[in-house]
Amino acid sequence: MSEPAIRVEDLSKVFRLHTERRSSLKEIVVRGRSRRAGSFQALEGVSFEVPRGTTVGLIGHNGSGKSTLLKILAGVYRPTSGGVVVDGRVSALLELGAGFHGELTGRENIYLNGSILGMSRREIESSIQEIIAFAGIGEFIDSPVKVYSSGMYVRLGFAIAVTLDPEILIVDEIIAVGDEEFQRKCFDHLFRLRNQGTTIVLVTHSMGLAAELCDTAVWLDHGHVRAIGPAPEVISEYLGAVNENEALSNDEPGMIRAGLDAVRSGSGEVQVRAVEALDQLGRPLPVVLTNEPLTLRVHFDVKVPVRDVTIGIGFIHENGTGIGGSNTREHGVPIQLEPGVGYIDYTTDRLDLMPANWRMSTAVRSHGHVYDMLEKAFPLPVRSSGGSTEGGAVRIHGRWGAAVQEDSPSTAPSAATP
Ligand SMILES: Nc1ncnc2c1ncn2[C@@H]1O[C@H](COP(=O)(O)OP(=O)(O)OP(=O)(O)O)[C@@H](O)[C@H]1O
Repeated sequence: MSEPAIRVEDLSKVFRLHTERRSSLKEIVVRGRSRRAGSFQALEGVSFEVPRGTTVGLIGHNGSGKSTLLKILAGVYRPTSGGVVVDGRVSALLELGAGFHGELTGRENIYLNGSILGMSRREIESSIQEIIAFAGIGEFIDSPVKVYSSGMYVRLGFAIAVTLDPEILIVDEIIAVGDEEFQRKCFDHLFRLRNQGTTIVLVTHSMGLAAELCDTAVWLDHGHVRAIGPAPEVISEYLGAVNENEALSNDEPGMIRAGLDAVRSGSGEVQVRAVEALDQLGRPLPVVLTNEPLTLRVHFDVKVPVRDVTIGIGFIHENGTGIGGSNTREHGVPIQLEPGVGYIDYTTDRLDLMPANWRMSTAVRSHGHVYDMLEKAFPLPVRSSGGSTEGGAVRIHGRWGAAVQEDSPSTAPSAATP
């Protein structure tokens, strides 16, 4: 078996936090006389290997040490203790603008980066048109990079990092800054490099991307490796812990109240008080999971008797698009209400909303008259228990048949697995 491309052994990183003197009275009042000097352990006892030609995803909560680890792999930071062996030509795309010289033009920065990677001028010249085309920033390529927008920085940085033929590519979440089309181009390129045998280490908060792209995942938790292994398994373990934490931080599990910014309209004889999320046994659901059974219990107050009432719920995706909804009239459920409090359940055996921070609207009406309307008022975070590779806002129902190969010549080489 070949030597691993990267070996990390018992790695630790401690940052020194320096005392900052406050000079103005305002600063002293706001922040205190000085910040205490101290240290912060960003990584502790981290060990793992990256076999050559594999793709590894670093996942974990904000501040868990992912970027610090990447910077150590890229040689930007030195470890406090432990060791890192990176065997191969490394190209890294770290934080915005890292590795660029602000006064130099994009074109000059390509030469600078190439020479840092140990390439000859001729080698760089043979790639430069490809880099410029990939970056797609037009005439800005001859402007100093200090005038670039963040998207332009990322475009040029990614183009340089992937085109200069790295053996090991290190990429921080940063490509998320680019626009949708550029992101797709980046991901396509990452796939191509992966299939060509480039070793890739990437940090991502997108579990879908990690599941799709990575062979293995390393889950960092407060600077320690919490789990390491095949990406789908580590991702679902990580998501399980994230969901559990979210559940624990909810002091009224399952109960969804209208946000403080909610705008209520209607004549008010009936008003929705809250929506409760329940599982199939009627127990409060602290975390709503896609693809799982869900009952939404709409609690309401009734002030006077009302007849022929229609109650409805609408679902709005976090991008603002109203995706769909349901109401009692369409389902032929007659509702007559007397003064007091009550509830009505809306149940689905399998929630088809994909993971996102959804919002719900509720409406209570009768023959066009609005008693109560709360638009986009109720937050409904939908989470996943695994990194799904299916995108979009809702699940589309359908079945796939088995793959059928027609006219396959017997002499054809067998298909390579990606
Ligand atoms: N130069 C530095 N000096 C002091 N502390 C630092 C420095 N760089 C990072 N840290 C701290 O180390 C911890 C890990 O940071 P790091 O950026 O590696 O986390 P991360 O997992 O990449 O987070 P995110 O997902 O938010 O990008 C954080 O608490 C951060 O504040």
